[in-house]
Amino acid sequence: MATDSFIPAPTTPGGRNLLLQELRETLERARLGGFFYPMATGLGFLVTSRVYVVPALAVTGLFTLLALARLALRVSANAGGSEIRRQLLRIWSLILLTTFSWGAFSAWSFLELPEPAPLVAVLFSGAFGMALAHSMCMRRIPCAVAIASVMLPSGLLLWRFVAPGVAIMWLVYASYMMLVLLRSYREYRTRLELEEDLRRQRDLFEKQSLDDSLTGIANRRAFTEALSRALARARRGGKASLLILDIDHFKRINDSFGHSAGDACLVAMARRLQDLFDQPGDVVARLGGEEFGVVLDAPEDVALGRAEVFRKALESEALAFADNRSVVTVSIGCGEFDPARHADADALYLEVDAALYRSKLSGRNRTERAQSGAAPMPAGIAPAG
Ligand SMILES: Nc1nc2c(ncn2[C@@H]2O[C@H](COP(=O)(O)OP(=O)(O)OP(=O)(O)O)[C@@H](O)[C@H]2O)c(=O)[nH]1
Repeated sequence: MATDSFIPAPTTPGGRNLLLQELRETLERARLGGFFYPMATGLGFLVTSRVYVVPALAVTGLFTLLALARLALRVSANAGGSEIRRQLLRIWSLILLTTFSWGAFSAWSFLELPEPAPLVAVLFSGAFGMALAHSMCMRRIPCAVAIASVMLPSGLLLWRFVAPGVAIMWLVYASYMMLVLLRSYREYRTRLELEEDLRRQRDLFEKQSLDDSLTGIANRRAFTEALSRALARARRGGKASLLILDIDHFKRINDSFGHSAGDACLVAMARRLQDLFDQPGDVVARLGGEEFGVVLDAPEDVALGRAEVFRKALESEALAFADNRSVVTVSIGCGEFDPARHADADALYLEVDAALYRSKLSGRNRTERAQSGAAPMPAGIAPAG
C-alpha cells in the first residue's frame, strides 16, 4: 500500500524496464553518496578545538552504518514490478533517514559544537542539497523532502544565530535547488524514455531479423540458429532431426491463382506446419520460396512418422487460401543428426536436401530418409513431374 502511493505500478508495456533502470541508477548513485555523510561528520569533529570522542564515534558510526546499509541492497534483473518498487522504497527510506539524521546533526552542531564545526555543517548541508538535486532527481517528492531536511535546519539556525538576511539567502539557495531538481527530473525522465524507445526498437529489429516477413514464422537465419542449438543438445546426448519440405508444383498455384494467392498459400502452409509441429523443441521455418524446414528434438523414426502424418493430412484436406481451396502436397526429406557422420549442421542439411531431391524424383508427395554421403541436390535441375 505504501509502495503503491509512493511509486505507482507501471501501466505501460515498457514500464517494468523503466522502473528497473531507475532502481539500478538510484541504487548506484545512493551507494556513492552515502559515504560523504560520515566523511562530513568526521571532518566536523576533527576541526573543533575540543575532543568529542563518544559523540564523534556515535555520529560518524551511525552515518557509516547507513552508508553500508545502502551497499547491502541488491538489484535482481528478474525482479517483478512490485519487488522493484519495494526496493526503490527501501532505498529512498535509507536516503531520507540519512538526510533527516544529517539535519539533526547540523542543528546539534550549531547548538553544541564550537566554531568552525557549525560552519562545516552549513557548508556540507549546501553541498548535500545541491548533490541531491542533481543526482537523486529520479523522484521529485522524496528528493525535495531530502533537500528540505538537509537545508531547513541550517536555515533556521542561521536565522537564529547569524542573521535573518543570511537565512533568507539560504532559503533562496534552497529554492534554487528545487528548481534544479525539477529540471534534472525532466531531463532524467526524457532520457529514460528515450533509452526505452531505443531498447524497444532494437528488440523489434532483432525480432524482425529472425522472422519471415511473409508468413511470420522463423526465417532462414532463425532456422540456422535453431539447428545449431539442436545439434549442440544432440552432442550432449539428445536427439536432433531435420525435415526439409518443398511444396509440389508450386509454380502451378501461382500460374492458376495469381502470385498473391501463391503468397496466401505459403502463409496457409506455414500455419498448417505450426499446428502440427507444435511440440517443445519443434522449430518451423521458411527457408525461402516454397521451401520450409522443421527442426525436431527427436530421433529420425519419430521425425519421419510426424512428417508422414503431416503429409497425409495435407493431401487429404484441401488447403484454403485467399478464397481458394486446393489440394497441395509436399515432398519431404528427413534425417537425424549423427555426430559421428555429420561434421556440422551443413553436412546434415546436405543429406536431408538430397533426400528431398530423391522424393521429388520419385514422384513427389512422399518422404525420403537421408542417406549417408548422399550427393546434394544439383542446383537448377528440376525433377520432371
Ligand atoms: N507467390 C510466391 N511465389 C514464389 C515465392 N517464392 C518463390 N515463388 C515461386 O515458386 C515457384 C517455384 O517453382 P519451381 O522451383 O519450378 O518449383 P515447383 O513449381 O514447386 O515444382 P517442384 O518443386 O519441382 O515440385 C516459382 O514460380 C517462384 O516464382 C513467393 O514468395 N511467393
